[in-house]
Amino acid sequence: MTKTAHSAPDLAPPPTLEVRGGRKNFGAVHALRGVDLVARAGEVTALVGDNGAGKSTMIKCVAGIHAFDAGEVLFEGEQTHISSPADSSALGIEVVYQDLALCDNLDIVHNMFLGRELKKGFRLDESAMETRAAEVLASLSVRTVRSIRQHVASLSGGQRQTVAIARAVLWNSKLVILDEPTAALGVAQTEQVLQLVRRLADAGLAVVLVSHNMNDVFEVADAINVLYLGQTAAQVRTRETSRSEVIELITSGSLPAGAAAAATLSTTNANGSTTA
Ligand SMILES: Nc1ncnc2c1ncn2[C@@H]1O[C@H](COP(=O)(O)OP(=O)(O)OP(=O)(O)O)[C@@H](O)[C@H]1O
Repeated sequence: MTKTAHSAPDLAPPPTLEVRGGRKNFGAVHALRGVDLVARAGEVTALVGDNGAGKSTMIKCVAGIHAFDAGEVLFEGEQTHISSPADSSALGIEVVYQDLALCDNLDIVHNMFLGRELKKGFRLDESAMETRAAEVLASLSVRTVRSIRQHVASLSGGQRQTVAIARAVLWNSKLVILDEPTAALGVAQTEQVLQLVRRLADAGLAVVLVSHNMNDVFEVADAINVLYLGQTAAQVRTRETSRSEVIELITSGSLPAGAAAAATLSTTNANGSTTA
């Protein structure tokens, strides 16, 4: 990972993460053809787009699983290059994937520290891990789990999602990316997870929420980034747009001339030209 100072001074703090013109090819497949993403501390940024629009590829590039072929990545205003998951973690980026990667046969504490266990000499430091896990769950106002020594196999879908999110924030992360966190959940559990997503942002983290669900997006996101065929169709403030406009952007990559969102923050059409 290399970092160089970014010159432009600004009164507002720089975004936690900024991707400019990210490109990624898989052989002849142009998965990303110029994507932008801005994720700010204290905000939830929804990343939306139709199947195949490039959302997973984008988050895998940010997570260091793939590397962008071209484009710029700035982290807290400094240009950086993420070429491995270790680079991404070192910056404070954590991704919660849909499969959650939890081990059913382990309890909540061991899942939260999976692969990064605290040790005292050659032994696991159970009490330090338990204390820290309890602190993180309490800081996120998680009251839905009965005991942190409960095996993950016995948890509901919402509780499992909660454990995976708590694990992501355990490591002083600055940016948490959530891939469809409510996809498999019922109404009540979806609500609990969305409240947790909001609390992450309210605690000062930058949160990127990948979602197909417009109810979730409009309930919890401050900003919406729409991908269309591997390009950024628009980056809009949620309060300045509507569901119908976002759905239009998702399905066609642009808005009809004169539509209100044309005046919103930095809208880029699918052909790559940008209007302020
Ligand atoms: N490893 C890969 N090899 C080849 N093509 C890939 C690879 N990963 C993704 N693609 C292609 O890149 C494009 C974007 O895919 P991606 O999975 O990023 O979209 P998505 O927006 O996450 O879709 P979905 O909502 O269905 O998950 C698609 O055309 C996909 O087939």
